[in-house]
Amino acid sequence: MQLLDGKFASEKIKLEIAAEAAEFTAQTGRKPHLLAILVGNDGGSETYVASKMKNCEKVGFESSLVRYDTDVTEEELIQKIREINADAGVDGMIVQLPLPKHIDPEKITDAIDYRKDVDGFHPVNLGRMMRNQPCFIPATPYGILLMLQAYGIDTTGKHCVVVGRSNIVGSPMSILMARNANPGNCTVTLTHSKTTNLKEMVLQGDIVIAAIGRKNFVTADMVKPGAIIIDVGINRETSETTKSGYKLYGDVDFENVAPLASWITPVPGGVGLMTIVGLLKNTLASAKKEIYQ
Ligand SMILES: Nc1nc2c(c(=O)[nH]1)N[C@@H](CN(C=O)c1ccc(C(=O)N[C@@H](CCC(=O)O)C(=O)O)cc1)CN2
Repeated sequence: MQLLDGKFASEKIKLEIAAEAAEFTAQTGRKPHLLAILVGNDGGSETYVASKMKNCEKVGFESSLVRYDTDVTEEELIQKIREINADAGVDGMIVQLPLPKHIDPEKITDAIDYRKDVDGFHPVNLGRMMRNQPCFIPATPYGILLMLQAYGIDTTGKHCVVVGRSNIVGSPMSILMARNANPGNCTVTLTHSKTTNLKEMVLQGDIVIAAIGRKNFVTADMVKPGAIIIDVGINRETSETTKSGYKLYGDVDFENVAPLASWITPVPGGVGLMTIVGLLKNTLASAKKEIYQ
């Protein structure tokens, strides 16, 4: 078994991003700028947004954070998004998910100018991705492609089983792994919690991408020997034995699956770190107007 190390791959790509950002700044006199909107104080969201801001600084981007209390209305948020859409000094905008129940995440995503939608969640970006046109690819699927690329893994002709059909990971991932590219060129099966013969399906996977949001959901009896295992899970549980006060678990039972796998991502230290890289790459592409003029 070999580890797909998110720390190693992300640090390597961030050096490349930093070099490109420095060149952009030298030419334009400004830094690529990412703005994040955070509603409430969910522990996970606080951590991820803080990490996004810190990584922006590391690679020479400007970053801004706009915070709201949990009782902010949908209208107030949309009004703010419209202001940011019109701000030429902001290249990329994200609204950290999840949002409180009274706010419809699709209305919020739809309000973001697709040319600043560096999370790649806007229907225009998702539609363009379907057509294999230039677009912002959702940050986590993009990070997974970059991870496979960083390790030189050829996915052509393999059977990829995606577990989970969310709009931000499972569904776009299934499209990306099927398209005519490498990584890609796979036969893809998209499974989910209502798939009746899930174990048999996952057993067929040369590549398994677990994104169902359930701790240790993929067990050793579901995995074909030699499979490549990508674990997108970030299940947080409180813990009295860790300094942070929580422990992270993936969607894969790492201890028992790892000995069977050819390659596997750990949690933490795997896909999460690559998600941030996907976001940084989209923000840089936006600043450089590589996708939209
Ligand atoms: N607007 C968005 N919201 C959410 C997204 C997203 O892509 N856009 N994805 C997830 C959370 N997420 C990014 O926002 C994210 C998750 C995990 C990590 C990460 O670095 N994980 C570390 C561990 C960090 C820890 O100690 O908790 C790791 O896996 O090593 C970064 C980003 C939902 N919301």
